[in-house]
Amino acid sequence: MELSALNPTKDVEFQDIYYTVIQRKNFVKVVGERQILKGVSGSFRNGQLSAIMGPSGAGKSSLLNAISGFVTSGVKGHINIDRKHSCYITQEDHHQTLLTVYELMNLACDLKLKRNHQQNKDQLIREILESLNLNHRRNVNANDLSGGERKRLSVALELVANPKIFFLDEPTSGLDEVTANQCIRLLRSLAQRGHTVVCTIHQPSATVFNYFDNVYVLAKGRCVYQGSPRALVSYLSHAEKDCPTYYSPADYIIELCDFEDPQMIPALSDLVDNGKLLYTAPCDNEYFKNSKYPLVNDSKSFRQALISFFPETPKSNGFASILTKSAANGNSLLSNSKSVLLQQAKSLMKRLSPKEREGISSFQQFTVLVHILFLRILRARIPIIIQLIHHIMVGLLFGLLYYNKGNQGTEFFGHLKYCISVIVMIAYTQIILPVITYPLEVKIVKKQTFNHWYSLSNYFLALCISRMPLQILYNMIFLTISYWMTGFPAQWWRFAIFIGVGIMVSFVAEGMGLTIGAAFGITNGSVVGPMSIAAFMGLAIYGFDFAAQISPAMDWFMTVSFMRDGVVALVITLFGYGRDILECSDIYCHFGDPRVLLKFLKLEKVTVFHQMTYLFVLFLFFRISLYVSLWRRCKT
Ligand SMILES: Nc1ncnc2c1ncn2[C@@H]1O[C@H](COP(=O)(O)OP(=O)(O)OP(=O)(O)O)[C@@H](O)[C@H]1O
Repeated sequence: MELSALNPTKDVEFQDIYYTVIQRKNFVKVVGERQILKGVSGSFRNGQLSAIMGPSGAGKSSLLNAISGFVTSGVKGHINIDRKHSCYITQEDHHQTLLTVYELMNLACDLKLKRNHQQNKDQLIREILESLNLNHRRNVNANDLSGGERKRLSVALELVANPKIFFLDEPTSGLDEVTANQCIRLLRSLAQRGHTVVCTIHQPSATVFNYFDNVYVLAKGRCVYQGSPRALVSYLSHAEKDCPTYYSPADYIIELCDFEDPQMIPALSDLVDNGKLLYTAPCDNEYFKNSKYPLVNDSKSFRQALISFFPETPKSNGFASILTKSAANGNSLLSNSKSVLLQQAKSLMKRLSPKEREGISSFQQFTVLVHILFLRILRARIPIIIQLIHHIMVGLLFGLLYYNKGNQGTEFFGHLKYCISVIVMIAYTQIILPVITYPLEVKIVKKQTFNHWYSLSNYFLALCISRMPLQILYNMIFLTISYWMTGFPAQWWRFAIFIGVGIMVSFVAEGMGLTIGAAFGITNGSVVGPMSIAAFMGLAIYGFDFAAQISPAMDWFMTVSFMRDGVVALVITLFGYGRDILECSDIYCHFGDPRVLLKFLKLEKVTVFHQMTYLFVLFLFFRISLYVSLWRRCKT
């Protein structure tokens, strides 16, 4: 541990990385390709805080995504990295909603630590939270944290598994200068514990710039500098672009790349061989032992940076207080504080040795996920109440609209409209909700599966199971109210099939909504969702008045509409299976005999079993589509 911190070795190496994206016109027509990264190389070492910086649009996030493996499609080149022991912290700090800091940490421990090491869990959580000065916020909902606290929580959650490498995309974006400084100091302390920390940053302030051990400057997809921040001034002189006195070299090189002549970027890129060379200052020589071309002799001291950690005073003793004490002791105690720090790091690392961090079993992962997903559903009190009221109100409305018409021979169209309305209500509710709410969740899933919290298949199963209980309950309430108020036969077996059909339709619709939410964002999804409902709805009501003339091919085609299958299943449930003749309050009721109605709709030979089979096939189809959509979002 000490050795790795003092003599950094390369943890991340990449060579000749190209990243190409396909350009489309009007989102459809392919009009060409755009090269975002142009054959860049480089390396990042353990024990160091490295920054990828450059002007906006230079390709910083693209490089971070490519080397971390967060994005794979369109990436070419050689990347050498221990993926299993790395983590990626995205720019947006999305955390599972409705959970407190402590619950999220608990979840991370449950998913990442073996069961027999769980007794240390509380102590570990406390130590990590204290070291990041978050312990006093442990009972706060993660969504109520400030921007800086959220960043620290993201780091804390990943620290549970103690990954060797941290990748962070723009960790300071949206933070004020003081909080940004704290954040970078925190990352620096992480690096000093032996981690490799690589982050992107747009244009660091002079203070922040000096906290980095290594900077990698990108411009238009090329590397224009790689090495110690202290060597940058000399490097610029070497390039015959002297940095003006009192000017931050970080700002200067970015301005050079942004405004100067078109030859500037290729010239600088050649000087650093597009990332294959590393520039260091003499004071960095020990640190950059393996550098190929130490060119510079800028001996500006950077001791201050090495001993200052985040300034907030932690609330209690432990790892954090030792960090703070070390920081407070100043330069004279630099080596001493480092060794105390490393001792503490060692003990934390020991607690988190790889053996202890080996993944929990698949089944345990699944149960933890079901528990947490279900807990989150239950925590969403207001949505629960709104949905409950919605189902009761619509049940009552349908009950009133079709009050006691269930046994009226004159109400043929009323019966059909009732069945269609029930299916539309279930389908619409179950599709639209996930289309709007699920895309955000997909981002969290992508981050967490990438960071080895759980496998996608376990998450997928847990997702499907956890949403079922409330869904069944809501539909039962709605269907029960409307069935009994409408006055359909008081036969429990018929009522049970009616409920079963409604719930099955609801599962299919939810699968479709989740698939749309996972495959498209909120914007596209909110167009695709209603459009799909309209198509399925069209097929659901097509041809009831001329069923006898519908061709067998069309009959088959209509089965792809789960709404049609649902409507047909409800009609058969309500009017088939030897239902008695309906009451007739008129001189003649053509559809008084339910068999006439079934014959008119060409349903005499169709059974609920047939329709449920179609629904089941569609259920599987949408669940597989959901899995594939999630897989595509998470793996590419
Ligand atoms: N999937 C993509 N499709 C099309 N263009 C893309 C894609 N990904 C990145 N780009 C483009 O590549 C360029 C570099 O993007 P990237 O996000 O890596 O830049 P950046 O340096 O991180 O910028 P910023 O500091 O503004 O976040 C941008 O012009 C961006 O529009």
